Amino acid sequence: MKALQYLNKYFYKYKWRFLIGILITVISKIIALKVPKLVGDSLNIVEDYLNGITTNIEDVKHELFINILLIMGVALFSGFLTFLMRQTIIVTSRLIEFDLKNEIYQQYQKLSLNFYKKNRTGDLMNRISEDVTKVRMYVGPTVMYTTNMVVLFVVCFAEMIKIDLKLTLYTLLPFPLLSLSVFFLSKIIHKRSTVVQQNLSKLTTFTQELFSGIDVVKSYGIEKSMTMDFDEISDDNKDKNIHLEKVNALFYPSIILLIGISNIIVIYVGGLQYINGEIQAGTILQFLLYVNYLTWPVAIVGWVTSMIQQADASQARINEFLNQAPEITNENELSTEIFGKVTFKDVTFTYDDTNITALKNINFTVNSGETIAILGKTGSGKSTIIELLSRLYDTKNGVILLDDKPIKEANLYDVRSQIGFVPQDPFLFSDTIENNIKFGKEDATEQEIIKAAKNAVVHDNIMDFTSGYKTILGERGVTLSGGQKQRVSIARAIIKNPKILIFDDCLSAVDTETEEKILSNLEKVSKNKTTFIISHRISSAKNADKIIVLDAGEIIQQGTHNQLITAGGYYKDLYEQQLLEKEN
Ligand SMILES: Nc1ncnc2c1ncn2[C@@H]1O[C@H](COP(=O)(O)OP(=O)(O)OP(=O)(O)O)[C@@H](O)[C@H]1O
Repeated sequence: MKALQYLNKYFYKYKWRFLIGILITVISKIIALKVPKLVGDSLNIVEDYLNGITTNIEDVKHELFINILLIMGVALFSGFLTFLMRQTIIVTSRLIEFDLKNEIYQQYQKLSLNFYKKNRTGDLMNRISEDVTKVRMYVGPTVMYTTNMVVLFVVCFAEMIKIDLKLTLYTLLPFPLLSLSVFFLSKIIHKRSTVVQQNLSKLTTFTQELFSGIDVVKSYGIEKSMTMDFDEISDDNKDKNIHLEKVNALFYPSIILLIGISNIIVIYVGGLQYINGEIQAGTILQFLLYVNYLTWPVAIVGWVTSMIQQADASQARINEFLNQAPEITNENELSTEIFGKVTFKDVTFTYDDTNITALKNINFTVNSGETIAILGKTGSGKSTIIELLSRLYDTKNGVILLDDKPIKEANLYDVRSQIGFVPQDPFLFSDTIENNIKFGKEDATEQEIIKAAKNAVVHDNIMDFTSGYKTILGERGVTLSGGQKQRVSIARAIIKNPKILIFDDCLSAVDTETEEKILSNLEKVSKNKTTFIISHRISSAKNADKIIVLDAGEIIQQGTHNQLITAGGYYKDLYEQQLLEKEN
């Protein structure tokens, strides 16, 4: 139950709605519980007539008629109140569900890239959907049914005690047994429902990854083995659910049995009292009705307990993420003007999940408006430099200066807003091409979009599509080629007009002719912008103001194209090799 305490702030936020809902529930149950009394009274009226205590049949008929009208009125009115009760409590639970989903979503946004690397998408999705649904069942139906149950118990027992204390005590005999079984079974339910939720996450993650990588699955023809893996997880999931249901199923028969025993006690003990002339037949009927009124709330004890246990398990899973402090935080609320000078000073960086030291003692400076090219073999640490500059990770060793001040002291959002990043493997949303480009600048005009696309040399390709810029991409639409994707992504970065442009090996999927065109356009676009070009190709790097060559996380060469050619070494070898490839 500890985890659910997190929701107290929401109960407090919506306290008035809850209080009104609970008040309506109380009134509706108090009114509904007038029915047994009216039924009992009606039987007593008939009994009194049969025993000759009352003689006027017209009076008896009149009283019975009034009682019938009252029973109908009470039923209708309490029905209306039940409707109002659902309108308040269930609607409030939907509001809390909305708030909680937003809170989780915002937390997801704040958490760093490392968090996403450590957690699987399916699991993240499950916590924001399945787990929140379980929690909603707690704040809505569970609150409603618990109030119902408590009111029914209090009112029924108060009425029963008022009628006959001895009979009430006899009726209560099976209840301690009932409480004990609820206590033990609910403990088991809690354990088993936690396992069920974890298993469901596994299943969602597997399915989500399978759908994302469906092209690989199909091209390798491994549908069968994937289906077998799915069956295995799904089977396990089914077994865990059956395991849980077995305990859930034990609740109802035991409750019905205990209530049945109460009924027998009422008939037996009440019958003896009737024979002794202590009570009337109508009173026994009234008592029986109360006991049966209690069947439903007692039966729901199981459901409520299981719901609370499941919600607690789900909220604990949600809290695990909500309580995680983001690794990357903004330490400066004031806005920072960014000019674009970047300095890496003795930067060493180790990824904590793999313990790989991707960068070792890196030192370089790029002045505002300059272009720097970073070359190196795969895995040499090129992308890591960019990730540190975008503050997707923070360094512990060495310092990165932005405009001569530690980058951590600058406003994080200003830094990111002034970086136009084209990643190695660009991601485009399932939206129109236009919106994918506008992602870099929401209020961009049509002219700006076209200009950016022309600079990225993708305009002609876009115009070849029947719907042009309105072409939908992704799952339901057109699939772009790798090179087209890279160029749409370049247009997205250009349109942002940031102070720092980063191209992370983003020309790898275009031919050298298009690469030439893009580079010459970029030269115009990136005037006055600090530009990082990461590449395996000399053709992309040669015009940069500065070139650094990385090997196994270390800078092995640094200088301009001409300086590096004169110096010889890795850069010159690569240049000659690529020149040869071009000639052939
Ligand atoms: N998120 C990460 N977590 C752990 N290790 C990582 C992560 N990203 C990269 N690495 C490791 O850090 C090293 C440097 O990787 P990086 O991506 O910076 O190289 P790169 O030069 O950009 O390579 P490529 O040219 O293939 O893109 C590699 O050994 C890689 O396995």
